[in-house]
Amino acid sequence: MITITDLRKVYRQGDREVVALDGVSLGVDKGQIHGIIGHSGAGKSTLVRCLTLLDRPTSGSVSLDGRDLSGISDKELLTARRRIGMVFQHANLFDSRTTAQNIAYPLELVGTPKDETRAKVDELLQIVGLARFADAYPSQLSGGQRQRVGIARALATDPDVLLCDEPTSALDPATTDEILTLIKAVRDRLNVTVLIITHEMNVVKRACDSVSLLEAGRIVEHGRLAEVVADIDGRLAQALLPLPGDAPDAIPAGFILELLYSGDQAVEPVISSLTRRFGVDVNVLAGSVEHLGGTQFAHLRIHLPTDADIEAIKTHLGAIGVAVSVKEA
Ligand SMILES: Nc1ncnc2c1ncn2[C@@H]1O[C@H](COP(=O)(O)OP(=O)(O)OP(=O)(O)O)[C@@H](O)[C@H]1O
Repeated sequence: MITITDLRKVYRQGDREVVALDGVSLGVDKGQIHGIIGHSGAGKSTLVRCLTLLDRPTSGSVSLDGRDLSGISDKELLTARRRIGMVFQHANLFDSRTTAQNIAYPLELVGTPKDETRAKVDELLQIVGLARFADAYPSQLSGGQRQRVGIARALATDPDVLLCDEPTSALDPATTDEILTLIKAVRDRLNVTVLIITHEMNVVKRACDSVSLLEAGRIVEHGRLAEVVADIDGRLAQALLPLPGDAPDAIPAGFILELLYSGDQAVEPVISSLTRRFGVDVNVLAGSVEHLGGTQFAHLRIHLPTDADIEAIKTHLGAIGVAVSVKEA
């Protein structure tokens, strides 16, 4: 388990202070995939540097399985770094080394015996599906294959945490899916904790169990995907299940509602229950249905006529597990 407690990082620029991380706290359980999403300048790179111990935080702590990493001596730093495997946006491979030699590199650094290294590299080549490319050089591999090598190299020292910094930002959509599928398979097989730092909501949708929204150095929303989408007016809910544009102009007077619910929460068909119970015509203006963290979610924008008993409808929807937001009346 990785625990980040009240992490602050303040840079000095002349007599000016830049607060890059402003009290970030976060806990990710073993075997979970957690996404940290934020726009440019939110503090993602600073967080990565603090987590990989390349940069010392101004205050706060990072601990792995209860052991505080932020206070350790420079001597212990090398050993501690091995517990966090790093996957970069561009795989950052050595061009003069083959796939197998790139994967072996972190093991060579710590003087692992040759037999042991060979066995570990073979195992990792299998896991990332590159056994046939063991002797290929990076220039002979596709971007997705290079990223697979990067993932295998990050796993070589059996880290507790796999820290992926924008792992798919340089890849096309199909290759992005392949790499995210691989990261999930690696988690399933090795039960490693995964942190994915990204600016792409699609990555969170496809790979993460839970998510934090980082903004101006602070985590402003966080939780398991099912929890964050339950907050219908939250930014993550709107970004994970986006509805197209605003409601069209030419709709009759009445109410515009947004509804958000999961297959588990909505115990009876939502739209037909409104028509049946309240005798109202429901006009669906927009909708989005997604699988998030293994559960199906629907986000709908609907129109109801002026004479609809809106308070009774809201109470009913709440009772059957649907989050409601009245957008216009
Ligand atoms: N070495 C530094 N000295 C001064 N300010 C810095 C330094 N590094 C980062 N910052 C500032 O800290 C804030 C967060 O930057 P950071 O690079 O962590 O954001 P980011 O989310 O990674 O952005 P991007 O996605 O564009 O890389 C920004 O205001 C940035 O200007």
